[in-house]
Amino acid sequence: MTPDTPADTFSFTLSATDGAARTGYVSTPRGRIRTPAFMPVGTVATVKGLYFDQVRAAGADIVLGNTYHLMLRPGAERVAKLGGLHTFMRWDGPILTDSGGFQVMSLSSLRKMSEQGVTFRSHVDGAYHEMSPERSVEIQGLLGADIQMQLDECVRLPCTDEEAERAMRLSLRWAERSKRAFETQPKGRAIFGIVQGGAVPALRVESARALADMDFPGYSIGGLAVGEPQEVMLAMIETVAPHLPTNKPRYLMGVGTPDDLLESVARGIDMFDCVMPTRSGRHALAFTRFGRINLKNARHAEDPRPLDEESDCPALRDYSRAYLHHLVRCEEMLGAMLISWANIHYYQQLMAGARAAIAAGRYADYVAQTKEGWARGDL
Ligand SMILES: CCNc1nc2cc3[nH]c(NC)nc3cc2c(=O)[nH]1
Repeated sequence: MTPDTPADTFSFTLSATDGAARTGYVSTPRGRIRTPAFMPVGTVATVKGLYFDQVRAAGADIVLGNTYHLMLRPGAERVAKLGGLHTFMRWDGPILTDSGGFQVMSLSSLRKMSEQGVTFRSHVDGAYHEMSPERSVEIQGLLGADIQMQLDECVRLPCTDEEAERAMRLSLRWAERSKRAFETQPKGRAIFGIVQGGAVPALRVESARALADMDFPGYSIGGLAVGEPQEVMLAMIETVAPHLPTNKPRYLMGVGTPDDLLESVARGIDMFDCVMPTRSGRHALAFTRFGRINLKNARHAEDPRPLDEESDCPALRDYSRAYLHHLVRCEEMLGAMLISWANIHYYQQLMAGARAAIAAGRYADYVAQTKEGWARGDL
């Protein structure tokens, strides 16, 4: 807890801007989140392959939990009975939970979507579940999330304009219901509205303005990183950002590669989450200052150099590429653990560098130098 944050408030402070890029911090009862921020994904109450002290040491201020997974296993009521998600997984910083809608649509079977909500069968045991805006907020409250998400409907791209409009308007009605249901929660917690509208600028603007009128404490941009080219994603951010309040955080869901992060920060995004660093770690792909390194590749078999000898992360600095290659070839757990750790650290230091560069008014140079490092390669 930082001394000057009152115990029960949620707020956002902008410290500096550089063009459309912003740096600042979100204050929560469980501490500050420095922005731009990357949130490691802790799907089923674990950032896969890492201890939470490694997550914290890497520089993460907040982690994400997935409502869909946790409601199925171990169950929201059970987590509440065990003291809530912070106690359960021993992470005392802020936690953001999603509302489950996106994963219901991508993971469960036999789904039925209606105005009321979505009914679906668990991919774990086939049991039927009902997810409404009210139930989603109730679950996130039981988990004890500091930042919660409205229930929304995310359409895959490409989709018809009619489909994008239908889902966007449903999501607006669910935004109202989610926000109303959230009012019973303890002070200091926040709920974010989610901007939808597919790749249709007019729908995106209508969604952003309608949510801004509802006065949410923060805003997510949804419906992106769902198969569209990067330029479409960036164009939608440019379309939406001017219609969101500058004094509230903006969270781009499910993004992304290091390049996606830098380009999105340049367009006014403050928060990100993505499975990329940990999922890639399990597939032997390391993100470094020199670009991507695939440690499955035999050319690393006798390379005694670490991934990055100048890093302060042991996974990047202390282990040879030859050793990492060996672990990957033998399909040893430690290979996935070390590369995931390296990637989480790399994403955090990428954001730390962005925060410093924006504060110094040299963000464009930071992006150019970072990309040169990726291109120069040391692979
Ligand atoms: C909070 C749940 N709602 C919700 N989650 C999302 C998660 C995403 N993850 C990705 N790419 C990996 N795009 C997303 C869009 C949404 C979205 O539009 N909505």
